Amino acid sequence: MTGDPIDAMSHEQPLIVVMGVSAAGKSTVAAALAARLNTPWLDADDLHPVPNLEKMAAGVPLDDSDRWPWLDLVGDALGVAARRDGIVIACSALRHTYRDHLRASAHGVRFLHLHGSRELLLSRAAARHDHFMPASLLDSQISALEPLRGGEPGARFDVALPVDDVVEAALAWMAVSPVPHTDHITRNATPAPGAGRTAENRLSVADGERTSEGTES
Ligand SMILES: Nc1ncnc2c1ncn2[C@@H]1O[C@H](COP(=O)(O)OP(=O)(O)OP(=O)(O)O)[C@@H](O)[C@H]1O
Ligand SMILES: O=C(O)[C@H](O)[C@@H](O)[C@H](O)[C@H](O)CO
Repeated sequence: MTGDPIDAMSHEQPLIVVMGVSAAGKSTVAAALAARLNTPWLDADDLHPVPNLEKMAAGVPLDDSDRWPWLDLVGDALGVAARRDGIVIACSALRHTYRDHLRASAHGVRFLHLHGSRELLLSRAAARHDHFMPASLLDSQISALEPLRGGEPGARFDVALPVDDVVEAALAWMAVSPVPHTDHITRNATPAPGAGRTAENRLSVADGERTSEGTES
C-alpha cells in the first residue's frame, strides 16, 4: 500500500458501520477508527428504545419488530452525518435487510464486519461487568448474523488482532474500496412510533489486516 489512507479518502465523508455480534469489539474499534478519521462516532446501542435494552438485559434476544424502529434511528443518524462530517457507527446490523435499510439511508455507507471465534467473544463478553448485554445472548447473535455477501460494500476483520491492527486494516481497506452507489435500495422499515430522540440531537452529543480472510464484497 502506498500513500496515506486518510488522504486518499479526504474527498468524501466517511459513512462507516462497524458491525457484528455482541462483544465483537464494535464500540472499541469504532471509537479508535473515528479518532483516526477525525469524525464523530456513535454507539447505536445508545439509540435503542428502553424496552429493547430491558429485553436484552433480561436475556431475551431482540426480534425484527424490536429492531426496525431502532434501525430507523440509526439510518437517520447516517443521513444527518452524510450532510456533516461523516460518522463511524457501532451497530450490530446482523441481517442483510438491516444493512440494506442503512445503505438506503445515505449514499456511500460501508460495513466493517468484526469477526471472532465464539470462544474468544464469549471470554470478552464474560469479562465485561458493566454492560447490559448478558454473555448468554451471544449464541442468539451468532444465529441471527448473516455475513456480508457479494454486492454488500464491506469487508471482514479478525478481532483476535490488537485494536490498532484492526483499525489499520480497516483504513487500508477503505482506501481501496470504492464508495458504493445505493440509489437502487429503498428503506423498508416503518418509523418508530413516538420516537423521542432524533438523529440530529443524538449526533450533537456523539463527538466522540484488511482481513486476512479477504473482503466479502
Ligand atoms: N481487538 C481487541 N483485542 C482485545 N480486546 C478487545 C478488542 N476489541 C475489543 N476488545 C474488548 O472486548 C470487549 C468487547 O468490546 P466492545 O464492547 O467494543 O464490543 P461491542 O461489539 O461494542 O459489544 P456490544 O455490541 O455487546 O456492546 C471489551 O472489553 C473490549 O475492551
Ligand atoms: O441487534 C441486536 O440484537 C442488538 O443491537 C445487539 O446486537 C446489541 O445491541 C449489542 O450487541 C449490544 O450487546
